[in-house]
Amino acid sequence: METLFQGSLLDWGDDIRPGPLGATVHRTPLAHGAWIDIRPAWMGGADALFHRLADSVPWHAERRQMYDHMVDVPRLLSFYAEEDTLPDPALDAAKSLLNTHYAAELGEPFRTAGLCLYRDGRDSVAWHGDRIGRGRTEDTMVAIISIGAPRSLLLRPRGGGGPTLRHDLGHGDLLVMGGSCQRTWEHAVPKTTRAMGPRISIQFRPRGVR
Ligand SMILES: O=C(O)CCC(=O)C(=O)O
Ligand SMILES: [Fe+2]
Repeated sequence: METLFQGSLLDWGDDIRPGPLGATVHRTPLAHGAWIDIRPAWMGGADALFHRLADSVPWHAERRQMYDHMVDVPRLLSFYAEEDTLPDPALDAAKSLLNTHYAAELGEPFRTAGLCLYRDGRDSVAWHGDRIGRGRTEDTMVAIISIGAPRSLLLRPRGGGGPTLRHDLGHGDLLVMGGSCQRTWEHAVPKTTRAMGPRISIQFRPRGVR
């Protein structure tokens, strides 16, 4: 697939791997028992990883039922179930570091990887919580690596009653939504009219969570 991502000038290494976590992870508690962790520029070699994934992942478009008609999902998708081989060893390394860092708190490993390709500013994800599986009734975590063009991830309390929070996710950043975030908050990546290159989002989730 043709992608026109202009890589950063500072990230010319081909050494594609995540950095350490530990004290580099910054936690922000949200209301209702939710929190988010941010680790800026976690994925080293993010330019090279972007190009590898853009070229090698079997991206596909989906259509979903919306009330009584079918609509195009406004992004390309590829899902790696727990038994699937991930499309790049850097993702195995990322999953393994996340599993070490969050093991005690999460109580089970991250197992699946959902990949999304936002081709430009018209691609988006609407307000939702990842509420299939454990996230509907219990605390869980969803860990997201963002590479490519920076996009905003918005968060708001479910059912209203609070300000919308905005996190600008940059090239290589890690964001983890935890605690009650999937059931007490919603998240979205809104469309933007700004000229915007492509972005890839990699989401690691525990078994059954979607
Ligand atoms: O693009 C992102 O980072 C968020 C994607 C998302 O929320 C989802 O796939 O459930
Ligand atoms: Fe989500």
